[in-house]
Amino acid sequence: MECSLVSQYFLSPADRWMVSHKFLVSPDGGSCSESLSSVELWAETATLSYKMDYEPSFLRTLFSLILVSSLLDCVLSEVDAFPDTKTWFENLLPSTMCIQNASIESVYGIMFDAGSTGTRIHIYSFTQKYPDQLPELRKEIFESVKPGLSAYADIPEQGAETIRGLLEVAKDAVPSSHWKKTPVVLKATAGLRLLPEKKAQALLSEVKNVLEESPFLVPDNSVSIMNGTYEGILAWITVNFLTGQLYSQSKQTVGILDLGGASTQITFLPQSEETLEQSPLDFITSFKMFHTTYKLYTHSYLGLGLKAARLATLGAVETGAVDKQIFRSSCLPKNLEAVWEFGGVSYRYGGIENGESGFKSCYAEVLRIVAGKLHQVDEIKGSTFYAFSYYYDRAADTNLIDYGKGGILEVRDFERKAIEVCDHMEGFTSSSPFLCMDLSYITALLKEGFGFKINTPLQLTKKVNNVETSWSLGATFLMLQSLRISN
Ligand SMILES: O=c1[nH]cnc2c1ncn2[C@@H]1O[C@H](COP(=O)(O)OP(=O)(O)O)[C@@H](O)[C@H]1O
Ligand SMILES: [Ca+2]
Repeated sequence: MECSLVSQYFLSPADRWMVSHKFLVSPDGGSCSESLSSVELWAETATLSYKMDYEPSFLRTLFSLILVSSLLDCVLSEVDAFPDTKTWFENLLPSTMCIQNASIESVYGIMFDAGSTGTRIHIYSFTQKYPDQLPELRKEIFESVKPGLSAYADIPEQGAETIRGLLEVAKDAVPSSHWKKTPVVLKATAGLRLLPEKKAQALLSEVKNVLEESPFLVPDNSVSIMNGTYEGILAWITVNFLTGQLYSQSKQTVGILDLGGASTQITFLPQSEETLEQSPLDFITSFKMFHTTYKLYTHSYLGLGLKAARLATLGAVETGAVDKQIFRSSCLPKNLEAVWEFGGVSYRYGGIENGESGFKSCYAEVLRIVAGKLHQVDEIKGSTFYAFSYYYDRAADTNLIDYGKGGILEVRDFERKAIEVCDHMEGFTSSSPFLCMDLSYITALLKEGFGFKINTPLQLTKKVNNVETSWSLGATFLMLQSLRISN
């Protein structure tokens, strides 16, 4: 009776390993007297290779092969020691053999934040132990480009090219074996909200084409302009997830303040019945996430972002950019004349030569932008808010906080710094000429707009555990939940 040599190959779950299994079989099912049998395990990077002899019992061997390759995969996916590589045997065997597959395989999500001042890509990787629970975030890869999509209003194809460039980052970050099941979504905020409908739609349609050419999963409605209410809620989810509040039952959540280029958001979980009763209906939103219902106070004020506020202060919102016109403000250095670009439009602007300048007159100018425009809530006066985006950037620019670490400030710290900068404007010429206007606007927005007290603490935060505090993480959670993407 002749025994013949049989080789079998197994691909490990994340395609990092190939296991070759060689054994002898007899045609009548009897046992072979010779003992030719071996198991080889290869890391795709060929850094590891070994053989072991075993009793030629097919089932036992198969089981141990799967177990070993699964464990190695899972261990290596934790340390990320091996880059993704493609092999000739890819897809030869199903990649679901890992017995640990149900518990710790990675899930990826790609979210584009098309903001008014720039476009950012966030690539998140998660592990999710049980389908209906919060996934565990492993890491984020972040990249951004400037200007934002709205600057390409008249050349949408070029705008979409910026997305193509950022998608290359995603291709490097997500293993190719996961491309087809990794969703990619783009949400635009206030920059596109402010564009004429036709121009915004042309941009979105070009972007959609680019996403569809990518190897990633493109869900329905993958490219859209996000409603301002969502922007606040999703940023609130991000911050409370990153600070651990969503895991705890205590409902000790934190409120958030986001100051973008074109719009600004405030979001918090009301503790008082009065807030729920006295707020306009569209300021209160209920939503359910991972078995808990939250009733949040949130509102996005379009046109009250930092850069939109500059335009309003300069009086350039209605007029638009008129070629020869110079927009002037007492918030700018007296002798300044320069050009500023926002949303693809160039504005000439400058100080008031031989006229007023300094904090007092500047504050009066910016106050007009917020006066009577915002809903105020008593409850927020005594609570701490997380503040990011331009609150953070301007605080860091003026050394109120450390750029890397952030810190806690009070509302009056912004006011003090505004006075210091505005009353010595000539001394600050090297940094942004808008520094006095921006700090004065932030002070007016917090004090007179939202109605915070001067000693209300603000936690200035850019990253928590190395993850950006932005709405995009919250949006990715909901995307994965709605697509039911888990392993
Ligand atoms: O992911 C992020 N991490 C940190 N800061 C961000 C991120 N995304 C946006 N920002 C900040 O948001 C501000 C710009 O606002 P944006 O361009 O998003 O305008 P918009 O929200 O009005 O559309 C800047 O201060 C920028 O640093
Ligand atoms: Ca934003």
